[in-house]
Amino acid sequence: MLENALTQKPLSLEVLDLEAGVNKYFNSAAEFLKLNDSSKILLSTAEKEIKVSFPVTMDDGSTSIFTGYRVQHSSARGPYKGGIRYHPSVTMEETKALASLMTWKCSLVDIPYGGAKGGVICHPATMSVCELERVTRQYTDSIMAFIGPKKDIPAPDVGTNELVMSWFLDEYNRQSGCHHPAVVTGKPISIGGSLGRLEATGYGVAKIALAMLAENNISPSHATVAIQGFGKVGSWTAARLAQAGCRIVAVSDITGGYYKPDGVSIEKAMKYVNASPQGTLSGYYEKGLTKISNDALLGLEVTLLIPAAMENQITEQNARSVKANFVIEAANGPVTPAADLVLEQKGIQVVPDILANAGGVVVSYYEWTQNLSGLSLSHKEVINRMDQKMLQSLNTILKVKKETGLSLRQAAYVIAMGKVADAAMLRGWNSAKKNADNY
Ligand SMILES: NC(=O)c1ccc[n+]([C@@H]2O[C@H](COP(=O)([O-])OP(=O)(O)OC[C@H]3O[C@@H](n4cnc5c(N)ncnc54)[C@H](O)[C@@H]3O)[C@@H](O)[C@H]2O)c1
Repeated sequence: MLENALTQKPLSLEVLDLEAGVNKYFNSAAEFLKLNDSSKILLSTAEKEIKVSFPVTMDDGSTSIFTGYRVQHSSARGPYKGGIRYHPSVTMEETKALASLMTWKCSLVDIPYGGAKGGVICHPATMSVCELERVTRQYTDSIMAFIGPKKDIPAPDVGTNELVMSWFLDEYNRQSGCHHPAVVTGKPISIGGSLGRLEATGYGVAKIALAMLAENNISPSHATVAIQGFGKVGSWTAARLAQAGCRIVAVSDITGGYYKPDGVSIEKAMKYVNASPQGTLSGYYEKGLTKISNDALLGLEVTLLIPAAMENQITEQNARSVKANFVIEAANGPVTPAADLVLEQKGIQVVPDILANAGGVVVSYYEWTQNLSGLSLSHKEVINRMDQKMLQSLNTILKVKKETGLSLRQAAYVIAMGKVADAAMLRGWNSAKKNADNY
């Protein structure tokens, strides 16, 4: 099952600049915080940009050269933390943008990490499991000097999973000659993973979505939901929302959308995906279900629209047809800045990625602390603690939004960047303090 999830076909992505989007949000929060130019440069520049190339022997005996990246954006608040992506569209620019999102995310939810991101340009769908293992081991060797349990701690992202983390851990331990379970998170439970990590990101997305419903006096039983992406994040988001009584009218993956007005059975759909050779919904059927396009899913009249696939999915063009009350960004950067404006003008509230999908890194933090302390938490403790952190962070954002009139995203960036600016100043990296003292 782990192997199947690695071999899904990748997206053909619209070419849109995630880095430009993240910079735009950064600049607007920097202006609000009245950061001076040197602080802006300090906070927006990655501390390290690592590019590696390494040879891998393929199953047919040939040798392929792969390119990988690790960007370490900020260590002002703690060791670098961020996932590893295996996808043909991985670039240095995308990795930089995703690394800075990790810095703001960890700061927003108040966990003592900085931000990083890594990736390898590869096409998991066309590779065997043995080839993926060799790529992972070679990539680990190539960035070995830059990572470590108190230095930089990777985790899974698109195209990687628990199995990839196991190989990463094993290779790191072999090369270092010591057992260091805290060097990666998102590991299988049997080798030091945390209970609850698998479902954490999706559960966190669902917790925030349910809190937004409560904030707006909408009962879950009156809420309809459409979810784009049915991988690690989308499927667990769907499972928790369905359990809370919401009606999931549509889900989708790379094979298209699956629409059922009286509610898709998430339990059946998850079982189907787990058993399918490609790890997709292709061929999934239940009575009353029809196939729709991914674009049609984004335009459904629903209470909650949850993009949980990849970046740049809601663009200026298709944002005009979004009819949801709320968009909850489960993926990183799924709404372009131009689309964000369109949604705002339409009165649609967008919960930003740096809050909505932070449950994963919060539970990664619990996994790391368990590895370092040797103590373990129960599933219930992990999920309760994560829920509490997510709600505290949402409440802080709502408070700042109310006080300032900023959007949820702007408020989230202001809070997150303010804390990183303070840490950098206290460490003597920059004498220029931000001027908006309350944030
Ligand atoms: N895994 C985590 O813990 C985590 C944490 C925070 C953020 N994220 C972000 O969440 C997003 C999803 O990550 P994941 O870990 O679930 O990845 P995944 O590889 O497990 O799943 C991705 C899903 O999206 C689907 N998909 C791809 N292209 C699509 C398209 N055009 N239309 C509809 N569906 C499409 C795939 O078929 C798959 O179902 C990414 O943006 C990732 O960076 C993940």
